[in-house]
Amino acid sequence: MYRKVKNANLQKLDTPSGEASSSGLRAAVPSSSVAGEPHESLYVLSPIPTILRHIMLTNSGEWPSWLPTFLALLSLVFACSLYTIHAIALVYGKLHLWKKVKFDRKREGVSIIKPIVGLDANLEENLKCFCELDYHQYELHICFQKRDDPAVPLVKRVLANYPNLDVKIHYGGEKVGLNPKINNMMPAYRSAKYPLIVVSDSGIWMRSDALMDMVNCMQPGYALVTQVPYCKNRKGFANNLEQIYFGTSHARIYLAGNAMKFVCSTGMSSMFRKSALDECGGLEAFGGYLAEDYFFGLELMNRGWLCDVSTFPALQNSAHLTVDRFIDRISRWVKLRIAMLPHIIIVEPIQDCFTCGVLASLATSYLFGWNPLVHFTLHIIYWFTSDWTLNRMMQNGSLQISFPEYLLTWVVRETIAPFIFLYALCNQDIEWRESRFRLEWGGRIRQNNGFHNHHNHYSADKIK
Ligand SMILES: CCCCCCCC/C=C\CCCCCCCC(=O)N[C@@H](CO)[C@H](O)/C=C/CCCCCCCCCCCCC
Ligand SMILES: O=c1ccn([C@@H]2O[C@H](COP(=O)(O)OP(=O)(O)O[C@H]3OC[C@@H](O)[C@H](O)[C@H]3O)[C@@H](O)[C@H]2O)c(=O)[nH]1
Repeated sequence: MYRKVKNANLQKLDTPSGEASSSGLRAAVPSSSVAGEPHESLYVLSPIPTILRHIMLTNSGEWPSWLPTFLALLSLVFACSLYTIHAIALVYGKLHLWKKVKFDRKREGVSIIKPIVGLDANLEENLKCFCELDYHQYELHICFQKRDDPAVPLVKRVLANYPNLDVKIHYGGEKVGLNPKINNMMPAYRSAKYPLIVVSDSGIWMRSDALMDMVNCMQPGYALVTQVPYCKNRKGFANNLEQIYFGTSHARIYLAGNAMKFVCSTGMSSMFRKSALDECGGLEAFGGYLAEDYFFGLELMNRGWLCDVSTFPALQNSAHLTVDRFIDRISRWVKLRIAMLPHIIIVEPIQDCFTCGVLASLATSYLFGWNPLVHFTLHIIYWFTSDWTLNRMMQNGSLQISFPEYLLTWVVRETIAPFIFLYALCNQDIEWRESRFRLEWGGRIRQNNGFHNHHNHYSADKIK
């Protein structure tokens, strides 16, 4: 008694007319056009594999002849988009990075928030440069999660050398959510006295004119200025690997994404207009997300605020980097991105040099009969040349390692990239410093275990 719907990917559901079903996916097919059927027929959508089979397979159950052509075209369009992204990043980088800083002593004051967890051999050097910034009006807020953090004595010793600096140390944070960095920064955010806020991670080193540079980018209508993540020169293979990752693959997407107004804000060195962030509910509104930096950008853009990239990159300078730590951090970021933007799971593994090269050369071989080895070789030459150029642009000059050493490290980085992605997929747990998390789809934190909260007893030391 039910109407058969040809090619509709619907399955029959034996439910009388008008009766509610608990199934979420259903479609009501009007039966009025079929003589002699008094019921309104209800159908449930089949699972996705059935739909795919219906769409893809011919009546005789074979793959349709157009499918390989379609996939080859798709791969080619994807590869060409990535070739274009290289070019956009290079042009945007050339126009935007490393501008000479113009000093304007009338600009507003800046409150710098520096969350610190644990001692790092480069912390002294990193902290000192924030005490010597060439800016006419700023305050520094140092935030420790624990009063007995091993870095406390060092920080106090360094700050004692700057008696005229406006600085405050906060301990214990304030629990507003599950993101420990947000919790740690909350007391500083609440007591910040200037209209511009800078969040600066403990591993960041800054040139003395870099703060003025960020302020210059904060024009009317803008609420967020980020520094493109890069690395200060440090010796050793792991450091070279990290510098090449941030100077090539990461910089490419970051610069092209910002040029095309995509949200890809990274918060390790970022400046906010406090009034705009307060409009979004303040820092605490983002305490439920682990990738708070991305959601800052998203929320501000949704409210019509503009975001810019400052002309100096963020110079990461934490000590003791190892290849394992590099892989753990990058795979943690992969997990953040997949949770926030699940569709990225399809493009991320094929947007690296070798995977994209294989796809592109198979595609042109199939479509135009080109020699895949020749295309693959040209692909590598184009990719490497633009990576090398972009990396030098990020560095603003010669790289610290020789060309052969660079080439070798670049090959290693590109080869391990898809494996880091797979490694990230293998374990959903996210470990970050002293905490472990799981994320829900959309990016909200679901607390897993081992999260020790030290944020109940806030106190502050005023040094001055
Ligand atoms: C046909 C076009 C293909 C476009 C391919 C783009 C694929 C993007 C794949 C990988 C993303 C690379 C990583 C970007 C940097 C993100 C670093 C990061 O994870 N940082 C986190 C920690 O600080 C942070 O929480 C997350 C920030 C935002 C992540 C959003 C990434 C999406 C970027 C999409 C930009 C597309 C640019 C297209 C330009 C035309
Ligand atoms: O539990 C924590 C973890 C980290 N932090 C602080 O957060 C900053 C960044 O920490 P790490 O260097 O370990 O981590 P990442 O460089 O990977 O962070 C990056 O990814 C996650 C984002 O939320 C950050 O904004 C971004 O900088 C540091 O200053 C650290 O002291 C805390 O205050 N509490």
